[in-house]
Order: sequence, then structure tokens, then C-alpha cells
Amino acid sequence: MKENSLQGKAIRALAREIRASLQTLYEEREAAGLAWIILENITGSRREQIMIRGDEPPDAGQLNAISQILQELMKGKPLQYVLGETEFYGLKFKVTPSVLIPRQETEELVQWILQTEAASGSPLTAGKTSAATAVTTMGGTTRMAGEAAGKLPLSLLDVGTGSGCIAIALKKNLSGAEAWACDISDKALKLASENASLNEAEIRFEHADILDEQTWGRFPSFDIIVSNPPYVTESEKTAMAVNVLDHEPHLALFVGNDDPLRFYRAIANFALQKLRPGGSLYFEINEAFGPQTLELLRETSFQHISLQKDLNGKDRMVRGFK
Ligand SMILES: C[S@@+](CC[C@H](N)C(=O)[O-])C[C@H]1O[C@@H](n2cnc3c(N)ncnc32)[C@H](O)[C@@H]1O
Repeated sequence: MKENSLQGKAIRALAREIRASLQTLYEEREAAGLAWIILENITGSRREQIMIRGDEPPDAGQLNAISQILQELMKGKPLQYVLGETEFYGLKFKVTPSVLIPRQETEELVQWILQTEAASGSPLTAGKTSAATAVTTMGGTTRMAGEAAGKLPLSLLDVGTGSGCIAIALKKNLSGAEAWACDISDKALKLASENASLNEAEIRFEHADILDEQTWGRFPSFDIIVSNPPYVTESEKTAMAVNVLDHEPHLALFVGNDDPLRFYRAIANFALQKLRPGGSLYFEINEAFGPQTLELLRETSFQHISLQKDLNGKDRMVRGFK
């Protein structure tokens, strides 16, 4: 769409025009959703506010920005990379093609962890004070929460942190927790650290190849270890959407066909060494390997293991306790 074809358009007409352009590449509903996200981003107003001021045309600078965004989108670049930002668990994150775009399934993983913590009565769950209180974990053991108790505060590690979304969302919602995050990618770690500053979350970032046992020594022990590791097999590549395949980092996505559970096995062994008694391990998983990932946790002597489906009814998360 040419910039001058947008000029003088009232904003609702503009939304329709953007949608029509995008429909050559996206389905109608997705195109309509994208059109509003673009307008919200450019005007800095929420959709409801834009609707109220519907007859005010955007200025020349805004039209120019819309036109550039459309050009990038028409090349198949994901909107989050075009805008350079996204939302995850109600927080804003910068994203670049060096990191995976945070997904809704991963928000569900964060939700599951926070619900489990809340159900265990943790005083660290956001909104509650960090008192010196004994907390019985699902694993059946007791840990002391709160530094005032003279005990270690709840600590967590996110393995393969990417944009930092899991670690930062957990840190923001488990006040007083000590949060660590690691990744093999320096570029991801740099961006994750920017996101931590943006969200005022104190996180300790470590560069580590989790498949290399020699790097494990630099980590202390944790109450929670979580990971959304690379889990798409090479043979699943052909079924993937082109805008994922062409734009998202392959280091974050793929694992060889010969050993699709490679990361899960390594991280489960790492967790067996690094989790405190009663500590918990959470994974996001490939829907094709639910029972196999559970079996892996069982074989690695994790207890109270469970498999959780995502909102689309797909096997998506597993959990086990040490
Ligand atoms: C599926 S992405 C998850 C990113 C982010 N946690 C999320 O949920 O959006 C997997 C991440 O693991 C990292 N990674 C890949 N191989 C790794 C390794 N051997 N050790 C540590 N991190 C690794 C990638 O760089 C990538 O950031």
C-alpha cells in the first residue's frame, strides 16, 4: 500500500485499508487483529480510544510509519520483530530476530508455576509480604521463605532464557525471589538483560551451554528450574509457517531428529544435581512427546510428575519434584 493512498483517511477507514492489504498474506481475522495492533502502536492509544476519536486522520509522520510497517509485514516478517516489541504476561519486552518471540503457551507455563507456588502457600507470590514463613512444597519437604528467617530465599533458574520472558515474569510475580537465567546466545543474553532493566527486574544472567556439564559448576542450588528448550525436530520443519522458519532463530527452535529429548535429558540431570530437596522442575514440551518426556522425568527419579495441556488441548508442559 502506498503512503499517499492512506492520506486523509479517517482512522476506521484506515484500519479497513490496512486489513485489506494484509489479507493478501494473512487470514481475515489475523489481518484485522494486526491492523489494530499497528494503529495502537503508531498512535500510542488503545483500540477503544482510537474508535472514539474515529474521524481524526493520522498525521504524515504516522502514515509514513504505517507504510513502512506494512512493507516489512508484506515480506513475511513477524509483527513483533517489525515493531521491535511484544507483550508477555502483561509486561512489555523488546524482541529482535536473535530471540524467539514469546508465545502464549509459555505464558501458560508461567501461570502454572505461579499457581503451584500460590497453592503451596508461598508468601513470595506477588501481592503478599515476604515474611519468614515455612512453606511446604508439593514435593512434601519444607523450605523457609524470607531472608528474615536467616534461610535462603526462594531461588529460580530459567534455562534458555531468550528474551528473558519466563525469568522476568516469574521474578515480577514472586517478590523476593532470587532469579537466575542462562542462555548459550550472547545476543539473547544482552537483550534479556535490557528487558530485565526495562521491567525493573533483578536477574542474574549467565552465559552457559547447558548441554556441557562443565558449565554446571557455576550455578548454585535452586527451588525452581524452568526451561522452554529448543524442541522442534528437523523433520517437523516442513510443516512450519514460513514466517517462523525464515525469521526466528534456528538455535532457539530446532533439535536433531536422532535425539529430540536431548535438552530435556540434560536439564533433568542438571536439575537433579541443582534442585534443593522438594524443588520443582518445569518444562514446556513438544506436543508430540508428552508421554516420553514424562517417562524421562520418571527415569531421572523425579516425583509427583504431571503433564499439562495448553489452552488448545495439546500436551504442552510437564512438571516434576525432586
Ligand atoms: C525455545 S527458545 C526459548 C526462549 C524463551 N525462554 C521463551 O520461552 O520464549 C530456547 C532458548 O534456548 C537457547 N539455547 C539453545 N541451545 C542452548 C544450550 N545448549 N544451552 C543454553 N541455552 C540454549 C536458545 O538460544 C533460545 O534462547
